[in-house]
Amino acid sequence: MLNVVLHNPKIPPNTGNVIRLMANTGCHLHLIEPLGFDFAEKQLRRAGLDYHDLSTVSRHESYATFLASVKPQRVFAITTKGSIAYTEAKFVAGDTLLFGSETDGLPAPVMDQIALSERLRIPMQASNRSLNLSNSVAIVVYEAWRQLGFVNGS
Ligand SMILES: C[S@@+](CC[C@H](N)C(=O)[O-])C[C@H]1O[C@@H](n2cnc3c(N)ncnc32)[C@H](O)[C@@H]1O
Repeated sequence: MLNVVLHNPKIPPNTGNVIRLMANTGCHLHLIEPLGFDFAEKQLRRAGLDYHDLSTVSRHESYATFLASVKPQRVFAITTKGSIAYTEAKFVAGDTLLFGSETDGLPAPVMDQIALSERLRIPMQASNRSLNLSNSVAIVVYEAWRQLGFVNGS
């Protein structure tokens, strides 16, 4: 199984898209608070989700509490500031993919904990600043899951 972490996501439809992606790819989603929304049933319904979809979602007070409770074996930061293309990484089951917020990306104290060799970038045209968060998650999750052979329960 792959772990996906969204750090302080702010826009409900992005997180809704990612929750649906997790259900389809068998990944576990970790949301690092504060979130820019709450998990009210009405908001979930608007995003086309129901409580069943939330079986793959955990919430954590902070990145530190996520690390303490999950004890991830390896964390890749997916960041516009990475120098290595995500296609160069050799993903294994149990890897964690960490994404920043729509407005701020990943904060320096979190980035400082990730080795340069584990900061991955999705190539873009030179004049562009960033991709949409949920598109970024889909791109990297599908590459990682492809490398794992699209196994059920990866
Ligand atoms: C809208 S972007 C945030 C933009 C923010 N100003 C930054 O530069 O990080 C939201 C998240 O999507 C991911 N992302 C977007 N474009 C990316 C890219 N080209 N390479 C890697 N990650 C990307 C990152 O995790 C980023 O924190």
